[in-house]
Amino acid sequence: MPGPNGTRRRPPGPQGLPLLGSALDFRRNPLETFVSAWRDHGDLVQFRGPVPVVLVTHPDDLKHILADNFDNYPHPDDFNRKVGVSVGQGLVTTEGEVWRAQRRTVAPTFRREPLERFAGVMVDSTQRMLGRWDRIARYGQTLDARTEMQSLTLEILARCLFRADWSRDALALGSAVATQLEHINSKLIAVANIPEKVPTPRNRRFRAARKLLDDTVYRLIAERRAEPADGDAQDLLSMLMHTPDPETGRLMTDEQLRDQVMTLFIAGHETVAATLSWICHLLSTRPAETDRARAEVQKVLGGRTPTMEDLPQLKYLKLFIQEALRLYPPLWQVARMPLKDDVLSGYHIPAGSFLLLSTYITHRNPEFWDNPEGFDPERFTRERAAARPRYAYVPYAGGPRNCVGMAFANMELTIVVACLLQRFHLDMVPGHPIVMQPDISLRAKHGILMTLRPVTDAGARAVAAPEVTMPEAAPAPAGCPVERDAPDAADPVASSASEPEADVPRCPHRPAETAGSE
Ligand code: HEM
Repeated sequence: MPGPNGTRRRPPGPQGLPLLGSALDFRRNPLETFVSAWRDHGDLVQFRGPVPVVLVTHPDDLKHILADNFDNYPHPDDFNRKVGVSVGQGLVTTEGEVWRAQRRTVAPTFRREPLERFAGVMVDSTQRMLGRWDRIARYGQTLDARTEMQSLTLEILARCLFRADWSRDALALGSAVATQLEHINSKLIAVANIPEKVPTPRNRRFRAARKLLDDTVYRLIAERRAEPADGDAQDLLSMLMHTPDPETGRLMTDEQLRDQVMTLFIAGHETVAATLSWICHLLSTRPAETDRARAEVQKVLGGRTPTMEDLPQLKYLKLFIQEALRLYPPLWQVARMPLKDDVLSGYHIPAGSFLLLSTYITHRNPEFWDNPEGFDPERFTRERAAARPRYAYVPYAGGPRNCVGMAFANMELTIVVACLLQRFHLDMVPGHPIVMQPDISLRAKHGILMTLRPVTDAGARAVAAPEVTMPEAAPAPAGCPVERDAPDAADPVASSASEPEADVPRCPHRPAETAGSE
């Protein structure tokens, strides 16, 4: 398809090395490579190399790809194949009608009402972690927020998926899930693709981990099948098992259930863990905003643990979390590949182009965000959110294929952070380097080392909690096959954070602050 006025202009981009293009830069640090190319060339950048990549960052282009022209933009086959080795044919790795049918079946389970039953599990697991933290605080020891949050989110997800049965095999399964994630990550960035059947040490570890997970998940599926469908103690697995496709009435087979469970583990564990560990970093480095969030938690909860009913009252905490997700979107890039030629930002994009949509850069575009590197939760108040285009903020992507676990994630983030604020002040270990590592998710390369101080009632009440106005709910995007999957519409924490569309001029490519590290 020609561009405007019949042109077939290709996007600008760095020349790179002969044959290799920017491949070595990508291997060194893909995030820094993106940011520097965006500063030099603008919102749409073409990288040369063995796999030519187009970087997409402008909200208009994101809206076009994720929502308006959604059917033309599946995940690249290569992505689905590499991730599918672990998770099979689940929600993340399928396309077209197969994906649509799965989404219809899985999405209802992840709406607010069915999820309410898991609030207690989230509180309970968090309190158990904080009980351990009491001892760490008492002895003045150091903890790594990244590993703590990985264990916590894995436990919460496993308990929600399988009830208490997880504890039988927790240690071995936790490490098997970590091995799967590591394998997916290394496959996605590898230059050469060594098939899993080749017995390299990494492949052997991967296959052993996959077998352990398969055996366990299939055993749990068999146990659930033997229970009555309307049992009281429903977990996500039994909910998925008994939810028919609303169009065909079909239920999932064991293999489909296994793939869905593995997909949820991979998509729903590391993302929340990474966000929580960045939030711990912010709680220790942004005292004014942290004090305000803590004061609100004290005012709303008065020392009780949070319930579902409390969450909409934690308005400032919601803004705090939204701002954390802006600065540190765990899925900092999202891959797509057009089926047909298209035009983005006036440039010709041939079918089969490998597109990477960088939420990290979109969230720092100075055209939409004042002082983009600054931490300012009040950017998400109703008035300020209304002045931005909806697709300037996409931590959960957008359109029909947005994050199906968004409501679960927001609920978990709010509960964990509220409990944490009630009990501890976090202090960064002086001199510990905080460096972003752009793997499959955006992690802290050296972890986030902190010490703890217990909160005393007097200290917590010293700061008043001012009122916050929240954004209005936005309607679901056009063409969305799922009733309530507009970004944040399924958010149990408050009405919604979706911003209405605004007519904002194109970005003049003003430079942002450094991206690769802090
Ligand atoms: C802070 C936490 C989270 C963030 C920022 C996040 C972000 C995202 C993003 C950006 C996508 C779109 C990816 C793409 O199109 O390639 C996505 C998809 C998905 N997420 Fe999340 N996610 C989070 C937590 C969760 C949780 C807790 C679950 C489940 C328990 C989950 C399950 C999924 C699934 C299954 C998909 C695929 C949806 C589809 O293709 O229809 N996510 N997520």
